[in-house]
Amino acid sequence: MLTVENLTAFYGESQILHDVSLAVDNGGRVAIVGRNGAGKSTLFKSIMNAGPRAVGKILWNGVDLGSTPSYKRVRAGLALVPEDRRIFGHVTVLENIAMSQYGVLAGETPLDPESVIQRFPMLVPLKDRLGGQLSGGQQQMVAVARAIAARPRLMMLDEPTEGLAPIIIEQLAKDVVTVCNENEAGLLLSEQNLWFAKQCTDRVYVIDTGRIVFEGDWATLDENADIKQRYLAV
Ligand SMILES: Nc1ncnc2c1ncn2[C@@H]1O[C@H](COP(=O)(O)OP(=O)(O)OP(=O)(O)O)[C@@H](O)[C@H]1O
Repeated sequence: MLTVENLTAFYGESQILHDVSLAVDNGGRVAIVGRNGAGKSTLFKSIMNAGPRAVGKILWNGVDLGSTPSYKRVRAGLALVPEDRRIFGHVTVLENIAMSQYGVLAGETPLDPESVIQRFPMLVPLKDRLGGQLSGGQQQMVAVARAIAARPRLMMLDEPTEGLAPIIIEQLAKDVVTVCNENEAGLLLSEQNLWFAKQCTDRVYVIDTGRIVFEGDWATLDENADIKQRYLAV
């Protein structure tokens, strides 16, 4: 279980997150939604100790991660797919997925890249193509496949639908839910696309200017027109 308690985060002197608290149960699927610049990426990077200066508690299965470096957080079962995906352009799709061996949960072996590819129908005909020759949507699929191949206990996806066509977004929603279920991985998803977030998760936090302004299930958010209008309308 991931528990974030009273997290504040800074870039230099600028405070970006203010007293953020949230929880994701083992195998739970939770969304963080909010506008551009609300602090979603800063939150994810803080959870991974990958950039911002964070103050507060981040507990993973009850253990305070303190100053644990990013690579050890990965090996403890946390996987972040960042907004820019970080696909290796000069190696193939299959080789990109095989890189998961470097981030595998301690004591486990990674999933076989060939079998992971079968879970992502769009990638099957592309497995020998170079990463640099993929579309944005295809790269996003590879990034998710690479993350899940490392057998994380919690997969964190930072705005995976950004720039993707509606048909790809639909396919990605199906694939994300399937692979999380099959691998008993939890999901922490940052999104601006409410439709996608709703397909993939059960609970939702709304973040605005670095503060959590709503937490609950989707039905409760849907009943709350004021919150939606104030913090999520574009
Ligand atoms: N490296 C950085 N140095 C200084 N300020 C930063 C840095 N990265 C982000 N910020 C600022 O932190 C704030 C939150 O940005 P963040 O990227 O966390 O938001 P976000 O919700 O992920 O937005 P988006 O949906 O646009 O990606 C913004 O005001 C942004 O300008």
